Amino acid sequence: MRTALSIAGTDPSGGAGIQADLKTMTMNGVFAMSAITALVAQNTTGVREIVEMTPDFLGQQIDVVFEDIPPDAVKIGMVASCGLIEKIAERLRFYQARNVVVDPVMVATSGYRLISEEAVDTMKTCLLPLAVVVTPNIPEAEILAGMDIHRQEDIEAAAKRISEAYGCAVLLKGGHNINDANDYLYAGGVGTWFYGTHINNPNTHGTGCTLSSAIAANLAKGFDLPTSIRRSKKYLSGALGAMLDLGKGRGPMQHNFNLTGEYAKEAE
Ligand SMILES: Nc1ncnc2c1ncn2[C@@H]1O[C@H](COP(=O)(O)OP(=O)(O)OP(=O)(O)O)[C@@H](O)[C@H]1O
Ligand SMILES: Cc1ncc(COP(=O)(O)O)c(N)n1
Repeated sequence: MRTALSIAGTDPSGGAGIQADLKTMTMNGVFAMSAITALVAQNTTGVREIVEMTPDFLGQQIDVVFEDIPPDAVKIGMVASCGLIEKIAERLRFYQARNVVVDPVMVATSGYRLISEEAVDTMKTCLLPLAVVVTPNIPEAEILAGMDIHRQEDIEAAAKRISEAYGCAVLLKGGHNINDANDYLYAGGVGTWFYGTHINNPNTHGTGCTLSSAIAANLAKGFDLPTSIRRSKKYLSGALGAMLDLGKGRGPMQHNFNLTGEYAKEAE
């Protein structure tokens, strides 16, 4: 069985972070493992408090996984501070980790900041060059590219700029756009739009975590990047389209939705 590791923060209410990653990887047919960067007291209404792991203990979590069950792909989510980012980069370089997907988590949907300002620079210089693909949403891409994004041309320019600066493919997610679910991939000098149908469901807590974990799982299974993205967008539409309605805020998605057609065959 193929394997994937999520390095991210937690969500006790199960919608985002490590919890979403493990559900997504499992449902996408790989063996899911985790290394926790921070314990986050959060639910569908927002983030209450964060307790960060020490870099040394995070390094030990990564070591025990790689020494025993080397992952076929690694997804990196919330990493709040420079020391943790540097530790991840150092360990992943040491193990020559493959299929690294970086979701540059900066601010929760609720508005709570999940990364320090200094750490954004460390993320740019240490983590992005290790990624096969980085998956910013529009506000994150504005910070990584150092430009405002208003129109489709801005999305294309920002993805190209980030890709060229850090030598990784960039999937710029349009979920924050008003009425579509179109994402733009810039990889190896070529730009491609991935079109999606906007699902009218306000319960989008953890969409970014889910998409990046599904991409990592599909890369682990040997699909190429564009195929992994297409399959992951389909998975996300299924999870969002199941219309689960839990919690008092922006609720989580349903991962054990009915898998149909090609996906069901693959997930067996
Ligand atoms: N309402 C929706 N209907 C269909 N697809 C959506 C919807 N909202 C987001 N998506 C898709 O979900 C994926 C994640 O995009 P989004 O921009 O929401 O990420 P994000 O902001 O990082 O997520 P998060 O809320 O976890 O921070 C993208 O593929 C996007 O197109
Ligand atoms: C541990 C962790 N990682 C990522 C997110 C972003 O997800 P969202 O923007 O949907 O709140 C989060 N809230 N918590």
